[in-house]
Amino acid sequence: MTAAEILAAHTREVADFPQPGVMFKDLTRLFRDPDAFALVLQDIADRWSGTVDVVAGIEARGFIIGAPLAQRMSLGFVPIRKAGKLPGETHSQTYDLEYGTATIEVTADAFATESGPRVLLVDDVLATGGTAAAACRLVESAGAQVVGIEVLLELGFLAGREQLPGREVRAILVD
Ligand SMILES: O=P(O)(O)OC[C@H]1O[C@H](OP(=O)(O)OP(=O)(O)O)[C@H](O)[C@@H]1O
Ligand SMILES: Nc1ncnc2[nH]cnc12
Repeated sequence: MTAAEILAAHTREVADFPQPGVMFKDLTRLFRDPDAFALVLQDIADRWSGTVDVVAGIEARGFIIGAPLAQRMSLGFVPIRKAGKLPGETHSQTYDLEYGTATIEVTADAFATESGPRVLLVDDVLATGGTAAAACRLVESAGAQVVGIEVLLELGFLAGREQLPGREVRAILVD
């Protein structure tokens, strides 16, 4: 089975969650299947290997994918957190997503160990693209360079890619 087939087989759709009108894509069945999850992580690692210096994941579901991916690629992991969770000096960005508004932050010196490191941004779902676009602005405000955005699932009908012009966006599965 391909990574896309595995992902499709492990996706559960939940209507009207977290609010009426949203068809929520629940990927927890993938995370609880170790062989399926490992195959998907390896697919991502193979795609970006040698082209990035660090993996950044967006709270919360981007952490589930980003941290084990970074380990698999022998790279460091930087958490992009929801507002108020990181101590010390931070950069922040506020944005709209499919079902609300949020602010994300990153530690000001998160990318300070190298000059302009190449960052792979990781999340589970690309919906309207608000989250990913804000994360790109955030990482670049902290002095790093976003070379790619990897998501497991892209909701094509929400046209999130249009918020990411010129960006290398890869989705394992487009719905
Ligand atoms: O493309 P967008 O419309 O911006 O939506 C995508 C974002 O929405 C979800 O996160 P959510 O904010 O629900 O947080 P969670 O990971 O903490 O559940 C998902 O994990 C993405 O980060
Ligand atoms: N429909 C959806 N399913 C899962 N995560 C999402 N994040 C934003 N929209 C989503």
